[in-house]
Formats: sequence, C-alpha cells, structure tokens
Amino acid sequence: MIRLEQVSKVYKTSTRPALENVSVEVDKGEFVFLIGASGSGKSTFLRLLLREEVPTKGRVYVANFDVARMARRRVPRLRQSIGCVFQDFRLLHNKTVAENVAFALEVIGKPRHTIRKVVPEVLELVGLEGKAERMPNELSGGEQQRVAIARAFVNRPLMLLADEPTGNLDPDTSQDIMLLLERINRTGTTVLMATHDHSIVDSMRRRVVELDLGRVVRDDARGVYGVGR
Ligand SMILES: Nc1ncnc2c1ncn2[C@@H]1O[C@H](COP(=O)(O)OP(=O)(O)OP(=O)(O)O)[C@@H](O)[C@H]1O
Repeated sequence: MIRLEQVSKVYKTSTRPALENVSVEVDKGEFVFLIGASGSGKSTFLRLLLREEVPTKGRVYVANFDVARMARRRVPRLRQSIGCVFQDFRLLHNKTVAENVAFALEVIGKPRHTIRKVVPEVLELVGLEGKAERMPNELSGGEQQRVAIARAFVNRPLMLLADEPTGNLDPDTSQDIMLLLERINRTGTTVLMATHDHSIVDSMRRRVVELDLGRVVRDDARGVYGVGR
C-alpha cells in the first residue's frame, strides 16, 4: 500500500536532510504510528505520500502510484485515494456538518443522489447522527474531529493519514477518536498516524515506526512509545 525505498529529502533552504535513507513498507489494512521528536521528519514523510513534496532521492509508492515520478495531472487521483485528518480539524466554518462532509464529494464530482445517501451514513458511522445541521463552532473539539474524519472517510479512501489528530483533545476524547480510527481501520482502510501522544501509542500496541533526525531508528510490530529510553 505504501512503500518508501531509500528516500531522502533535503529542503532547498536547509542543510540537513529532513529524511535520510528511509525505507518503510506498509501493507493494506495495517495501522501504523509514526513517532519521533519535533523536527524528526514525520510531516515530511506524510507530505511525500501526498506528493506535496518530492524526494531528493529514492522512490515513493502509494497504492499503484509511483508518487515521485507520476505526471502532475494524475496527482488528484492519488489524493482521492488518501483521506487526511489534522490536529486543527480544518473544517469549513461557514458550512454545516453535513455540508462539510458533502463538500468533499462535490469537489470530486459525485452525483447529488449519492451524496444525499452517503453523508448520513458516514455521520452515523462517526457517531454524529443528529448533528448534521450544526455549525462547526457549535461542536466540541472531539465532535469537530469526528466531522473531519467523516469528511476524510466519506469517499472510502484506501488509506487515512492522520497528523496529530488528538493533539488538541483531552485524554478521554482522544481515546474516543482512537476507537473511531480503529473502527475505520477494521473496514480494511490502512491508517498511518503521526503522533506525540505516548499514552495512545502505549495503550494500542500497534506497529510503531520511529524517526530521529530523519532516520528510521525503530520499527516494532507491536510497539510502545518510549522503548529503550
Ligand atoms: N518547507 C520546509 N522548508 C525547509 N525545511 C523544512 C520544511 N519543512 C520541514 N523542514 C525541516 O525538515 C525537518 C523535518 O521537519 P518535519 O516537519 O517533517 O518534522 P516533524 O517530525 O513533522 O515535526 P513536528 O512534530 O514538529 O511536526 C525539520 O528540520 C524542519 O525544520
């Protein structure tokens, strides 16, 4: 599903590599935590998968896409197969919950009858039935993140990339969001989550890939956050 082969990334304005000789493979349906200190390269890793950046060296494969080399006109197709969730939710504040989710389908040209059918379904999946007509600022942080997850998942992407999705949430709400991501993972969706949240990584015992100064220093099948420190 995801394969990085000896990937290095050096930003133009930087002297040290953001990623250095990184090789990682993630199979379909896996749940993987990407951890590491601030500046270790986690966001760069995610941006390479989305072709928001291209590697300085090495190859990046996502699904059947040769991401670094594919033609620019095919990039929207790649991005349709990847759902994204962020720490700061990134909802459209002038649209209702249902409109936020629907918008993700409108921009890729889904017919209106499909949108009318699937939006309530996905809102139910994330536990937001009854909140469809609310505005984002009328929701708690956890509920806003559920909307963001619904929006990321409504098109049934092959994978979900989550960059610190619990970073703005309290521990209980974070646990609820993790249960939701697990549920989405159980549908066969690959989940890759960058996080600093020790307690979540420790409680879930999933695969952990750790970056340090751009290098992979650990890849444990059922890891915890702080092993060996
Ligand atoms: N657009 C950019 N231009 C130049 N340098 C960058 C750019 N983006 C990131 N970097 C540098 O690359 C390195 C890795 O950054 P990256 O954002 O990938 O780390 P991170 O692990 O996601 O950090 P954080 O947890 O703080 O988000 C850092 O040294 C950072 O300063």
